[in-house]
Amino acid sequence: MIIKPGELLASINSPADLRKLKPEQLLQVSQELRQYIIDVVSIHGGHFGASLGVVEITTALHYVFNTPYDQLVWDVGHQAYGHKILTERRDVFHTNRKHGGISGFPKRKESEYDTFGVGHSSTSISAALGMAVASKYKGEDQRQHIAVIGDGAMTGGMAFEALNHGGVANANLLVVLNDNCMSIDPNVGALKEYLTDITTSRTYNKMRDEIWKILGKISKFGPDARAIVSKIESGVKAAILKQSNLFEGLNFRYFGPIDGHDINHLVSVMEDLKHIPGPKILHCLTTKGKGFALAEKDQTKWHAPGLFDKITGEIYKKEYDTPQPPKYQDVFGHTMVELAEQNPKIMGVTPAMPSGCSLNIMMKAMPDRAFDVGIAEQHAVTFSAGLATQGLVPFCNIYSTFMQRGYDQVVHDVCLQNLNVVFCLDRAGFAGADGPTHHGAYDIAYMRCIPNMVVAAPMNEQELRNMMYTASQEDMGPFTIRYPRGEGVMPKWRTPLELQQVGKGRTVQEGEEVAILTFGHVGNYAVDVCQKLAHDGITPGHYDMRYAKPLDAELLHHIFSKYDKVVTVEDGCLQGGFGSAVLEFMVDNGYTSQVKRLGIPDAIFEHGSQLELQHEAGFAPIDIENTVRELIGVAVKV
Ligand SMILES: Cc1ncc(C[n+]2csc(CCOP(=O)(O)OP(=O)(O)O)c2C)c(N)n1
Ligand SMILES: CC(=O)[C@@H](O)[C@H](O)COP(=O)(O)O
Ligand SMILES: [Mg+2]
Repeated sequence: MIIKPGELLASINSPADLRKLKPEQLLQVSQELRQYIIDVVSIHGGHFGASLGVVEITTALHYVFNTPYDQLVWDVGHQAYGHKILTERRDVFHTNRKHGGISGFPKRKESEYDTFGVGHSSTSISAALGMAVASKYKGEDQRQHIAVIGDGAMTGGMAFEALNHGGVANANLLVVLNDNCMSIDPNVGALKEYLTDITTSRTYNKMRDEIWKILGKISKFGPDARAIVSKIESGVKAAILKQSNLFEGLNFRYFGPIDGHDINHLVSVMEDLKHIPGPKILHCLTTKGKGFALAEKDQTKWHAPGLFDKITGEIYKKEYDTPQPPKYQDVFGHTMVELAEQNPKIMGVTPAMPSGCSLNIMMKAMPDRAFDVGIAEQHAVTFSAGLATQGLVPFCNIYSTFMQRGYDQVVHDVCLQNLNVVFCLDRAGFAGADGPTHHGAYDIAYMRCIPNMVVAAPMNEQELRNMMYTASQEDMGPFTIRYPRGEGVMPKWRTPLELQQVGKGRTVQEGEEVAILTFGHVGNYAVDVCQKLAHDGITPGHYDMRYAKPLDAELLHHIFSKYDKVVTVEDGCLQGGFGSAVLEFMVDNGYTSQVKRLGIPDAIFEHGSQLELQHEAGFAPIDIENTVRELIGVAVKV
């Protein structure tokens, strides 16, 4: 279906077109931009509330600043849909996040307006500062550099590292703080409270009122009195703010808070800011989901709602006649509560993904034992380490891709001290539509190489529960459990909790000629493949290895003694991953089987459905089947 933009929006292909309009036309542009986002996202999916919330900020920025010469950096980038539409991508916006389509995040190779590739949070100020310092070095004094960062992203440590540097770098940097009091879930922490506090700005407002009272009294001394007192006020403001405003204290000039939906005011303030050199911050108050009532009301649900009816607001859900398997994240969430009810030492930690990883179930049931610590992966890991030093057993749930942020903390704070922290890495493997910034490709490799770390992956819900139970036992040390985005395979998943032997795999079926060794959920692909191959009289063995570290040496000796053809399958990078571990075992033990490793090769995979990407990488079911056929010299299927 072709979605038509409004009349004015249809005439804007690039910001240059936008800048030809009169200021009084910008309200209409914003309205049409908002409507276009609603129209397209309702049919094609994607992030929703965040982009609606910055429609006016986006329009004003491209109107006032000379993009792409002036450099605009978005934080995370899930709110940049309006930016994409205004910057030459309106007519391909319906391909957003689809295989072969445009990316859901700003991406340098997609557009010159996308100055910096994003997806992970809290990078914008650092990147924009780097650009600003480069401009200064090159003598481009008039060039503007703008970072747009949300209040959630501002909770990330990197943002503060950048402010710390930006305050003394003497570079031309504007930070637009888009404060909607929301992360994906409600924003948390003292910074959030601080932002609310300066929004009400009691100290400054009180002082200003006092001054104007004095002004009233001394105005009889002549017409210049007002100007003089106004000057005094600026001085007092600077002094007060320096002491009471965090950003002023870091040498950023602070402006605001202003209404981030008042397009005309935004334009006039930004025009002024263009002429103020040095580091400055514009604090804008916005509403996530602005202009779509349901999204304003339930902002977490409408962060990325899936497809929906834009008139009724009904979010489409697939209907099934039979009970369906749960999402792995929900098995995690419910099992946490179950384990914590039995074991008072268990705690839950998430850096800003309570609804994404389902720790919100435990946060609701046991609020004093489960924590959302903000977008702060490094802190989440070391905070968990601290809990573990006191004999508690923290389960620190971090999406595989975001765990990359906390890697040094895993090595230095957890593994070197052999602390009992359980890392549950959700969204391991291909993330799907979010694309390369979000694929959980590297965790098997980066966790496997750290001494003391156990690396496990469940093939189904029961295994996830048992691994969590096993990992929670006394003195287990660092323990990683990785599982993918989406559903498992067991509609009846509330199985009794059983201890596993760490490092022990499971024989799914013995076979002949070829052995398929799987790690995690992709084992289910192998089950289907084996069933299909059986129709053609081909009977590979299948082993659900469960642990990439420690490996099941006994089982591997059996496999390499029996089969001279081995296929390994993992939803993770081939360099240093599970297949590499199996190869190491083979070589170290003098076996010489032919090994074919399937997984994510050494390349960047873009966005698409998980299955599309797995096929592109060569480990979808059909690829596993054909690998077995090739190995035994039987015709492959196309
Ligand atoms: C390092 C990292 N951790 C977690 C996320 C997941 N994430 C994406 S958007 C988001 C909330 C961002 O909040 P904010 O910056 O305030 O933007 P808003 O959605 O409110 O506009 C989170 C937690 C991420 N992208 N990067
Ligand atoms: C923008 C961002 O980082 C998150 O919104 C992410 O897209 C969430 O992914 P899930 O939908 O898998 O929770
Ligand atoms: Mg926010």
